[in-house]
Amino acid sequence: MLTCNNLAQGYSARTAVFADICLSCGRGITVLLGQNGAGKTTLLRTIVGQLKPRGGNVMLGEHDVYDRSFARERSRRIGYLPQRVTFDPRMKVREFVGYIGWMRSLAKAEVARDIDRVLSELALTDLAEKKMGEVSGGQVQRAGLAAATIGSPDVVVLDEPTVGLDPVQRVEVRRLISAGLAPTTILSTHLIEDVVHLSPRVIVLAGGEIALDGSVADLEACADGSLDGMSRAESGFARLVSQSGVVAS
Ligand SMILES: Nc1ncnc2c1ncn2[C@@H]1O[C@H](COP(=O)(O)OP(=O)(O)OP(=O)(O)O)[C@@H](O)[C@H]1O
Repeated sequence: MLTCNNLAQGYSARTAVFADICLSCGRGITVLLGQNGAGKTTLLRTIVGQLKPRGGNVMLGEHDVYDRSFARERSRRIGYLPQRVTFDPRMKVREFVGYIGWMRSLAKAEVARDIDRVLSELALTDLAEKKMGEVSGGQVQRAGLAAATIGSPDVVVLDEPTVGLDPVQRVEVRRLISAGLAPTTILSTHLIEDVVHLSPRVIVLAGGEIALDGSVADLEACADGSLDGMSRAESGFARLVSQSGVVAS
């Protein structure tokens, strides 16, 4: 179980991105929605241990994610796909996945044991010897997912994993996420398709607060009609849906 307790975060002393987020994520897929600038990336980076919270804490089970003595275990147990995967284009796909695994504190022997499994699960076996600079955007994204899941972490955190992909690649990445990359998956998106097809728990971040924590049906109930129709009446609930920042893709 990953839990955020009274989490506060901001980039400058005067402004807060959020001030009191309480959230628990257990097994399954949680999708984080919110307009541009709502704080999704900030929250995800705080969860994975990249941005020390200004207040409150993030717990993975019994452990504070920012406890220095937990740092190694944290990076093994939480996999992260950032919004933009950065890589050395000369690196081969297999080297990239192994390198990130090593960065995530996996021993070389563990990387060696698990790398063929993740490459196969992410349909990268045939591309393993290709250079990162020579594969498509969707394949880079799959390599990023492989790097986030090598070593079988308890939690994977994916920042807009379907962005920039063509429709076929989006379906494929969604299929991989649905199949269960890790016991707990937390991801952000702007795409209705992702929300509808992954059928996750939905959290809407707006105004620095959790404006909705519920199911896709709850989100739909906030709209005047179905999400596919995207009809939005001028009601408080409809405003909530617009705050979610979801768009048809
Ligand atoms: N490195 C940074 N330094 C200063 N301010 C930042 C930084 N990163 C984000 N912000 C600000 O924090 C707020 C939240 O940004 P964040 O990127 O978390 O939002 P988001 O919901 O992920 O947006 P998007 O949907 O566009 O990716 C925004 O006002 C943004 O300008």
